[in-house]
Amino acid sequence: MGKLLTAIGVMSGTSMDGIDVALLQTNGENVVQRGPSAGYAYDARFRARLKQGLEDAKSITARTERPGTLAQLEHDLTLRHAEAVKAFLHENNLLPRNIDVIGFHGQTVLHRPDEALTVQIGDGDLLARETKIDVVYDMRANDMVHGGQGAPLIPAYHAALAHGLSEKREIDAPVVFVNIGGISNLTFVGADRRIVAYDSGPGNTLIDQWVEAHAGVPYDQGGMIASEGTIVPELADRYLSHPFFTAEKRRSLDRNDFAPPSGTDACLEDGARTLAYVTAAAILKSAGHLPEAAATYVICGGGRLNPIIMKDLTKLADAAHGRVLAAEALELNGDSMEAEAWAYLAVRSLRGLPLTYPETTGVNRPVSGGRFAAKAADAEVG
Ligand SMILES: Nc1ncnc2c1ncn2[C@@H]1O[C@H](COP(=O)(O)OP(=O)(O)OP(=O)(O)O)[C@@H](O)[C@H]1O
Ligand SMILES: CC(=O)N[C@H]1[C@@H]2OC[C@@H](O2)[C@@H](O)[C@@H]1O[C@H](C)C(=O)O
Repeated sequence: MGKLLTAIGVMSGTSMDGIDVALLQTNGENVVQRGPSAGYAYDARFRARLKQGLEDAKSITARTERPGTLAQLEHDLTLRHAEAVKAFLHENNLLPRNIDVIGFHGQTVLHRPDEALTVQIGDGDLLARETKIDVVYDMRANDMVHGGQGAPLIPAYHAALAHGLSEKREIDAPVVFVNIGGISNLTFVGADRRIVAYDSGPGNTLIDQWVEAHAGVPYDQGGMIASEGTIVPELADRYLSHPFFTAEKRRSLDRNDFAPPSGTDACLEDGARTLAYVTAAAILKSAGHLPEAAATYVICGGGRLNPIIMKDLTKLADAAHGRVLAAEALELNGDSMEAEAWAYLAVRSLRGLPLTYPETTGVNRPVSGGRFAAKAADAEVG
């Protein structure tokens, strides 16, 4: 058994709502001891800067380019991550020397798997200097070099969690972990521990964009707006008939792959209700490409906090005899799972273990990845 390391994962996802931080002790294999976690929300001004960053990134043709506001944004985003790590250490009475490594996702500003181009801004060296902790970052790039989609990367961690749950006999296999973030993705873990994973559709992004444009709020808290509306079938069909769902090959998604409805498509409430249904139906539609139907769906990510999405998911899964559980029902943490995964992947990277597999990203063989940034030599004082 590999040595247990203490790792912190930091994640800024496609919803661009803030930085999730989580602590994990792991050998990068089957031992996973979850520690504390926290979320540090971005203010509205910084979210606006991130959105501008996505616009500026559209002209990128090589992953090192930082046009427009991106160079400054990368610097400031990294400093915000450093502040989040420092606050997290302080809140949990930890010192930098207690942490072996940080797994740093950065912010995806462009993802074009068809062109083998994925860009996560985030300066690993700066984060290592600021926090006085070694950093592993840029974990998607090597997968793409070897023919993979560069996403999703969380499946290796889902598999480790599923192993822990099956040891405790807590769930019926096959289990499918579903992450409903800005985009949704799923990981199938079979009874024989086979894993198959891919992005499954738009998650919360369309809902967020819709309610922001028409109600001036960043998201539909508790599905309150959707609960006042009814599904507009033509609008739902328009999304669900997208070639993404029927394509022979599974493809990873960029935040901009699905556009929000226009103001004339529905009223505020019906739009929110329809998009919540689309989120749930997209997951089940994509799950149709899995090797077997799921016995258990474990739902993670912010979308599980929208009861309308959960109600639709439960109904659709029930029709195929699948049980839907929020991560918390299994004593997992649906908010911090991605940050935990980046901690886990950082340890795997240090140990040279694969991060991705042919059946998770389409990579041509299992590959490791990530770049290493060492803390300064004089940082041991911590
Ligand atoms: N209480 C809530 N009620 C309804 N929706 C919520 C609630 N809390 C969060 N969400 C939704 O979840 C989103 C954030 O989810 P999450 O943090 O999992 O996304 P992410 O990690 O940024 O995305 P990704 O997994 O695609 O990288 C918010 O933008 C919002 O739409
Ligand atoms: C390119 C990129 O950042 N993709 C994200 C996004 O958000 C969800 C989905 O699309 C997933 O593919 C991925 O994140 C998760 C954490 C992953 O890589 O597993």
